Amino acid sequence: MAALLDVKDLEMRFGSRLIQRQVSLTVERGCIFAVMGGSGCGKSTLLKHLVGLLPPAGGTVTYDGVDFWASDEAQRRQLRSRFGMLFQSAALWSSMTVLENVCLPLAEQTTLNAKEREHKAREVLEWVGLAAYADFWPADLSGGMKKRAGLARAIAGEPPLLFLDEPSAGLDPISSRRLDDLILDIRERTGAAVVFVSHELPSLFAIADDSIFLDADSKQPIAHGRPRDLAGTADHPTVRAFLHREVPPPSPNETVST
Ligand SMILES: Nc1ncnc2c1ncn2[C@@H]1O[C@H](COP(=O)(O)OP(=O)(O)OP(=O)(O)O)[C@@H](O)[C@H]1O
Repeated sequence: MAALLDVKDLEMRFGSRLIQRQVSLTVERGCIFAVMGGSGCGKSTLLKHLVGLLPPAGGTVTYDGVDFWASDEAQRRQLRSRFGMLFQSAALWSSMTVLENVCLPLAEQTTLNAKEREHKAREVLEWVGLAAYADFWPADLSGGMKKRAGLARAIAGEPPLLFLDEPSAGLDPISSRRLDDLILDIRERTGAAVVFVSHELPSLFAIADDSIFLDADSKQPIAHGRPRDLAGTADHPTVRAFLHREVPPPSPNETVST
């Protein structure tokens, strides 16, 4: 059976500027996959190539054997309807209540009627601990609650694949831990695979089954594997520095003063 998501030899560029090349990864059903790397190495850009927001300069992104970027617009729309997404800002509609925000993708992605949509949205808000906040406006939620509401919206249609860009950025350690537990719980309940970008070591070690590390200097991946394992086995100094929070080694382009 084809992998849920298979990325081969992706090349990422903005104009003539190379961001990453030779990016290959596979995500199987139920896998929690992390995208790691220093600031500006191309993690968010990779996510945009994967969800169909930005065409890559080369390589393939295949879902269940279907080549996304070689598909026509109708096929792409159909593939996109299987993704749940949470970008950094949570991007809730400010003029809609929390409940209305969660109902919105259900109207777009499912054939449920209005009553069924509301029932499902309330159930999902219960999962993320926001049942009592259904009628709140996004502006009246804390940062962590907004993330959880964004996650509720992303998972409401029970998509087989979730993309989360730095879901715990800006959260205190307890809220961050809660979000990790929630992601594990969602995988357990729905069987979804999760691709997430994160700098947070506790999250990476607690929930990621597999990962790729994008290097800003060589502009290519320099490690693959479970972050917890890589912390012990990676021999590239940049990966070790990231996973052990050491001062990174100077890049080849930097002059070191003595
Ligand atoms: N629309 C764009 N046009 C041109 N360059 C861009 C564009 N978006 C991002 N870049 C550049 O591409 C590189 C990768 O950006 P990206 O946001 O993917 O990095 P990142 O790894 O997610 O960074 P961070 O961890 O800081 O969020 C950066 O140098 C950025 O300046």
